[in-house]
Amino acid sequence: MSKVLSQPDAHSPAEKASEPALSVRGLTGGHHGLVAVRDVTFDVADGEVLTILGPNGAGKSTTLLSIVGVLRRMGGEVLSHGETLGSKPEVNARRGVTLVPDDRGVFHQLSVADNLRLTRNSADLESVLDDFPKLRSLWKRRCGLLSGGEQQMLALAKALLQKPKVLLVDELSLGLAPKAAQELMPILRHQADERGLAVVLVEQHVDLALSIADTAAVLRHGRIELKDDAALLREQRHRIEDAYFGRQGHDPSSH
Ligand SMILES: Nc1ncnc2c1ncn2[C@@H]1O[C@H](COP(=O)(O)OP(=O)(O)OP(=O)(O)O)[C@@H](O)[C@H]1O
Repeated sequence: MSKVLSQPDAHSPAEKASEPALSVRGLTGGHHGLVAVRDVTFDVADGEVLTILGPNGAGKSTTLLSIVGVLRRMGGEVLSHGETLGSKPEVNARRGVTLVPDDRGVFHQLSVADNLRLTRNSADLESVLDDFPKLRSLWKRRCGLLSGGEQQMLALAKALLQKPKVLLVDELSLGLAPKAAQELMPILRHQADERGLAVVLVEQHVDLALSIADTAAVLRHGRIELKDDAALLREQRHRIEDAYFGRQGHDPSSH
């Protein structure tokens, strides 16, 4: 019997690992048949933090919801490490792509402990709590009684318990005092650096987002107006403002 030589697998684990953690290609999405984001394309590598900025109504949340499948995509595709993501958020979460929505997705009637116990655990609870020591002291408190910052900690802890490879966070700083947002933001950076987590952070707080991001994109009228290195954009803040207002001078070809 002739020996069958195995062909190199185009999707071998090693090659998949070299694919972007998240690849969004030509994404078009919206609400009730109305397009809100069009032809959105970007990649996020393992360990990279991308922040998506932009004016109110630009389509930032719609982009995140379309990536995970909460909103049905109207066009384009989304891949994680080379594997196409389908339209079921719970399946995508099991495959490592998890969204922290802007309403935080926590159960207000339940205690901190029960919120965490209800989460499908694949990570060690103790190690996740090490990042949020305050949650230990709030263990039995009903979630509805927590402050905004404490709820956001709980939302992040719940998401990290699922051991995601890609974490999408919709407005971490929403409703938080600046100090609370400043305390939470570095946790995302830490997860990216230590665990190789790929992060997509939608933010209104531009300076805070740029302080932890590797890359920043500005979405305007549902399109990526600008995308560049975050450190560079920290020094060239005017380019972000130009992109917010659709003024000439930015470089949309850089994405
Ligand atoms: N449930 C919905 N039904 C209909 N239209 C919606 C719905 N949610 C959002 N939209 C519209 O889709 C567009 C994009 O909204 P989206 O919430 O994605 O923007 P955003 O950039 O996240 O805004 P913000 O910064 O204010 O949260 C807006 O024109 C908005 O009015």
